[in-house]
Amino acid sequence: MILDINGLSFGWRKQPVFNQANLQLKKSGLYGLVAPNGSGKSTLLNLITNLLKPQSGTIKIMDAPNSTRQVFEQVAFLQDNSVLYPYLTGREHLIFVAQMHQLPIQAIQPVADELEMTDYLDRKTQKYSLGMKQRLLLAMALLVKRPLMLLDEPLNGLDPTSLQIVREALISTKEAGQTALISSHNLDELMRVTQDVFFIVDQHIEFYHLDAGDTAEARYNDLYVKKR
Ligand SMILES: Nc1ncnc2c1ncn2[C@@H]1O[C@H](COP(=O)(O)OP(=O)(O)OP(=O)(O)O)[C@@H](O)[C@H]1O
Repeated sequence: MILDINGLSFGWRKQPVFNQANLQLKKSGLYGLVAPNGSGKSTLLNLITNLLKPQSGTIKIMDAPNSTRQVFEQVAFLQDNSVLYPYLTGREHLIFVAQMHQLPIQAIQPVADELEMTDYLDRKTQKYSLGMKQRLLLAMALLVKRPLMLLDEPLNGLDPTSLQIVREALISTKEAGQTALISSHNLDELMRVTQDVFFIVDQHIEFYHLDAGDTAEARYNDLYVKKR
């Protein structure tokens, strides 16, 4: 099993976020993670990566508890752009990641080319637009070629051209046998890369395989909008 979450409960001091939630990811590929603002998408990714500890329940990555350090050799995590250093260039970020993971420096250029970042790779990230930062973050996650990628809103702030570039990059990770859990509010775009979507509903996680005629938007309206 790639990812196995069982009986997960977690809450902040005054606010429950998950109550006995389960998520099973058996087959490699691309999966969406969808829920309204504040429902727990980022919290879930932080729980999976052991940055937050559950109040109860277990989380296993590749059949090992996520408290074992070695499991993170299997995982790449794209967090929000607050993790970028404003005074370093994109290339310096990628060199830093490559060195940390003992990858050859030559591994950087193909990823930069794939995400069409070459024009701005040598500029400091403080000069980057949101879309440029998003592409750099994705490049940092793709560079390490981990079997499991946890991507927190990688589609946020992308123009149509960048969306297409990112879409193609995500699809090629799937073809390479990698797995990505992709949180997003961009339901149309998400549906272009996957029909398999986890929704956070009432502190639980529900899985839907969206067949023809069942769009993420229709499912979203069903799950959240009608209830308001
Ligand atoms: N550090 C924190 N302390 C207290 N409560 C928090 C903290 N971080 C998040 N929360 C609360 O936990 C809930 C889930 O937040 P989370 O950021 O996981 O949601 P999200 O689904 O990622 O939201 P968004 O779509 O807006 O990014 C929210 O109600 C939020 O207020």
